Amino acid sequence: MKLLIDAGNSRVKWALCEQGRIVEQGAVLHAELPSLAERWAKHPVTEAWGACVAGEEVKAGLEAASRHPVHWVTSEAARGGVRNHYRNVAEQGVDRWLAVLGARALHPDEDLVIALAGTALTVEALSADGDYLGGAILPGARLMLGALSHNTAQLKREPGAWHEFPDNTPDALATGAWDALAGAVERMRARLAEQTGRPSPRLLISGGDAPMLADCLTGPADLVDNLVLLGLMSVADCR
Ligand SMILES: Nc1ncnc2c1ncn2[C@@H]1O[C@H](COP(=O)(O)OP(=O)(O)O)[C@@H](O)[C@H]1O
Ligand SMILES: CC(C)(COP(=O)(O)O)[C@@H](O)C(=O)NCCC(=O)O
Ligand SMILES: [K+]
Repeated sequence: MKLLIDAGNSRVKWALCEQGRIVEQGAVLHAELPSLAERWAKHPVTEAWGACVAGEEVKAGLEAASRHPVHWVTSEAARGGVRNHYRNVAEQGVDRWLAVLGARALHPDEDLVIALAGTALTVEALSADGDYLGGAILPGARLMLGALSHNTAQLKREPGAWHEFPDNTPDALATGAWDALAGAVERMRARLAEQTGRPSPRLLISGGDAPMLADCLTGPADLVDNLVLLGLMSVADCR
C-alpha cells in the first residue's frame, strides 16, 4: 500500500492507495499534522510519496509522521507525453506539475485549463498534444481579502457573498475577490483557445476553494477532488 502526500501552504492532503485505487484519504491543516502519524500507522504502508510546496518544516513534520522515508517528487521537464515549457522546472511548484499530469490522465486528448484554488490560485494551460505551455499564479480569495482588511481603514469586515451588483461592503468584498479569480481562469481559457485555434478548452478545478470558484464562472467547469494526488499516483506508479 502506498501513502501519497500533497502538502500545500494551508493544508496537507493525503491518500492511501493500492492497485490504483484510493482506499482512504483526508486533509488536515498544518496544525493538525501530528494527528496523521497514528492515522497512517493503522495501515500496511510499504512506500510513501510526497509533493511539498510548504517548506522544509512541513516536510520534516511529514517525514516524522510517516514511518517510511518519503520520496519527495519535484516538477519535471516531461512525463508520459506531457512536455513542461517552464523555463526552470526546479522553481515550479510541484503541485502545479502534478495537477497537470492528473488532468492529462483524466482527459488525455483535450485542450485543458487546470485551476488549483488553494492558498494561491494557479491556472495552467495544457494543449491536446501535451504541451504544458505555462500558467498564472495569484493570491487565493482568503489572501486577497486579508490583504484588504490589513491595509485599509474601513474594510475590516467578514466577506459576504458574490452578487452581480453588490450593494453592501461584505458582498462587494466577496464579489471583487471571486471575480478576480474567475477572471484569471476565463482569460486563460480564452488565451488557450486562441493559441490552439480550438474553441472552449475543458476547465478542471481542484482545491479547497474549487466549489466557490466554480459557482462564479460563466462557462462549464469540472470539479475534481484532488488533481495533485491523481498526478502523484501516476508518478508513484500506483498500479
Ligand atoms: N486557517 C484556516 N482555517 C480553515 N480553512 C483554511 C485555513 N487556511 C486556508 N483554509 C482553507 O483551505 C482551503 C485551501 O486549502 P487547499 O486547497 O488545500 O490549499 P493549499 O493546497 O494551498 O494548502 C481554502 O478553502 C481556504 O479557505
Ligand atoms: C504557487 C504555489 C504557492 C501554490 O501553492 P498552494 O496554493 O497550493 O499552497 C506553489 O505552486 C509554489 O510555491 N510555486 C512556486 C513558484 C512557481 O510555481 O513558479
Ligand atoms: K495545492
